[in-house]
Order: sequence, then C-alpha cells, then structure tokens
Amino acid sequence: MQNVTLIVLCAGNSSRFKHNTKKQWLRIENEPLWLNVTRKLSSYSNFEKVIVCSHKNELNYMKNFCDDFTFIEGGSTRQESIVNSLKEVTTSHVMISDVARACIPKSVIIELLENKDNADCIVPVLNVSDTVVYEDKTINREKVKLIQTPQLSNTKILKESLNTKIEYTDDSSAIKAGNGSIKYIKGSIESKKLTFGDELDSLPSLKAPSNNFFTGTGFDIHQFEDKRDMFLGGIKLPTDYGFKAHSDGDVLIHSLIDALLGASGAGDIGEFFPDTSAEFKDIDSKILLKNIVEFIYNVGYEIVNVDLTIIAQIPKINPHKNEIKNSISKLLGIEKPFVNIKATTAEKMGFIGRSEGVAVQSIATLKYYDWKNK
Ligand SMILES: Nc1ccn([C@@H]2O[C@H](COP(=O)(O)OP(=O)(O)OP(=O)(O)O)[C@@H](O)[C@H]2O)c(=O)n1
Ligand SMILES: C[C@](O)(CO)[C@H](O)COP(=O)(O)O
Repeated sequence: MQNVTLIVLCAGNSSRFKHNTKKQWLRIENEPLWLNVTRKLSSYSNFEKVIVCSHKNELNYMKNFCDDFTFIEGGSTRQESIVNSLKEVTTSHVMISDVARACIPKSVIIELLENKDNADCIVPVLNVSDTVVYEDKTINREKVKLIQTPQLSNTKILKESLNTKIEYTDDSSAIKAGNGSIKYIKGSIESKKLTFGDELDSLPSLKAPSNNFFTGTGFDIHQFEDKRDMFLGGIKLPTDYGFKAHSDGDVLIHSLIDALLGASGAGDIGEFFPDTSAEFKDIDSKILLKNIVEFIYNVGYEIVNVDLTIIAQIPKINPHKNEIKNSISKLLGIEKPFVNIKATTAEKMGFIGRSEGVAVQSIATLKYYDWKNK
C-alpha cells in the first residue's frame, strides 16, 4: 500500500461550462463523470484512502453511488475544498486531481509516484509550442509551462503552505510560495481540463450517456385550513380557504418534487427541505421546485414529461387546469404538451369526499443529458 491519499476535487460550480448539467455529472453510459474519473485514478495505484470532495448540495446524493470512497464537503473555492479534504488525510503524501481532467493516463500517475521523494511537490506540465503574447508583448515561450493535475505533495508541507489567506490556483503555487521544492514531470495532452462548454470534444474517448429513461412517483396530501390563501401548482386559487402546512401548502408542487426526486434516485422532499426548519416556514413552494429542478439538471438529467392527478371534491379544478399547466411547464423548463394535469373527485367517499383536503399523485420521467450530441 502506498503511503498516499488520493483526493479528487468535484466540488466546483461549473460556472464557465454553461450547460445545465455540471461537468462532474455528465454521464458516461450510466456512470457520472466524477465516479468514472475517481474509479480510473484509484485503480492506477494502491492508494491508502480515496477522498471525493463534493459540492454541499450534492454530497448526500454522491454518497449513494459508491461505498468505497470517503466523501467530504467542499468549500467555495478550489483551495477551500483542498483544505477541507486535507483534514481527512493521515498519509505522508497526497495526490490531488481535478475531476475536470477526465482522461489522465496511467503513465502520469506512475511517474508522479516514482518521483514521490524527489521534491515537496511533483507536478505534470506541458511546454508551449505556440507563440505566447503577454500584454501585447511576445515573450519567450521556452520559459512558459502549462501546469496540470494531479499533483503529488508532501502532506505536511502542503497543509502548512495552505494555512494562509492567499488564494492559489494550484497546490504547487502554494508550496513554491512557502519555499518548498517543486519537480516538474511531463504532463499529457489527454489530461486537458474541461472548462468551457464548447470543449466537450476534448473527451472523445468517453462513451455517450445511456438512453435509459427514469421514472418516479410522488404523492402528497394536505388538509384544508380556513382563511389561508390556496396555492396549487404555483397559482393562487380564488377560495377563502387554503391548505394547512409548514410551507404555503402547495400540495401539487410537493407531490411533483417527490416524483422528480424519485426518478433521479435522490430521496424525498423532507431530505431537502425539512418541515422542522424555520427557513421553510410559509415558503412559496415555487422556490422549492425551482431549487429541485436546478438540482435535477445539475446532476445530469433532463425532464421528459410529468403527469399529475389532483384528487379533490372541492375546489373545482377544471377552470384552472390550463393555468396550472402553464405554471408547471414554466417551472420545469419543458413545453406544455409534456405536462399533463388530471383532476378527479373522490365520489364523496372518505376525507377527500367529505371536502376536508386534497391529494395529488404524480409521475415524472427523466433521461440523461445527451452531452455527446450538443
Ligand atoms: N469550490 C471548488 C471549486 C472548484 N473545485 C474543483 O477544482 C477543479 C478546478 O476546475 P475548474 O474548471 O475551475 O472547475 P469549476 O470550479 O467547477 O469551474 P468554474 O470555475 O467554471 O465554476 C474542478 O475539479 C472543481 O470541481 C472544487 O473542488 N471546489
Ligand atoms: C489546478 C489547475 O488545474 C492547474 O492548471 C488549475 O489552476 C485549476 O483551474 P481553475 O480554473 O483556476 O480552477
């Protein structure tokens, strides 16, 4: 066993990527990119521990995918994510890689490890063969290096070097600033970092996402309460009673959220928005749905269609169906024909039949974002 921990940084926002799906969640067949990258890197050597540093919104979801790694919540910058992850590192050395470098060859990992004791930080680099202009002046390209990851560092020295308020863009810059020694090894074109949305062609060796469909169901029920506004499907209905709830009580949106979470395997509404939290008291459920829709797109899905059945003795739903459909279509970011709203009474049976409340049953279908065909 190498006295080395592997950290894969997956906590970024992909803000320059500008696809609805974050780059770490692109699917390679059925596997998210972060898992594909971490599995490949961890198979290249005998690491003592493998840490996956995850965005706080995705930490619990990521944990569903694999029991073999340690999952750590990242910070708001790459450096903060490293500092958080380093708290779990007890080995003498640590290898840190960006998930955004998806196709690192095994030879780079082997060479890094072979050089482990030759400096405080071992860094793969590429030389530059194009002319380089800096602020309108052509500079000596022989002196320019393109710095890649993974970088292999002495853990103690890296921890000390990062005990600073200065933000470094990579580990070697921090170690160098603390007068640590650096050894450069040959990097690889295949290790190119995926940064911008139009760079997807830089992953030719990765397989396209599977064309599977994913289905989830949702169900929610709310009792009426007098003198409350009634919200259903994100619109306000003209009644003098609403729903008893911790939030605004939009039973349709809550049911739909559960269907979306079900289809993506992400748990249920209570895991995202606990009804014990003051933050969600009387909250507009449209905000909750927008949050979940962003999550669903971020983690690699597109919404195919939803079908919602409202079970209500009162109020009458038919006059409002079209408005609800428009509202849901807008909130989900899908065309109206892919949102179906049905309504039925309970034939005066049971508590819904006695006009004590409303239930909504939902089904949602998702597919993976097809990043190969964009
Ligand atoms: N708070 C952060 C920011 C970045 N990273 C990781 O650091 C690497 C840097 O690559 P980059 O292309 O900058 O990724 P993002 O930060 O996601 O991209 P952007 O800056 O465009 O939002 C990525 O693996 C990213 O997941 C991280 O773990 N935590
Ligand atoms: C660490 C890094 O990959 C080295 O090239 C790079 O600096 C990280 O990229 P970012 O865009 O600064 O996050």
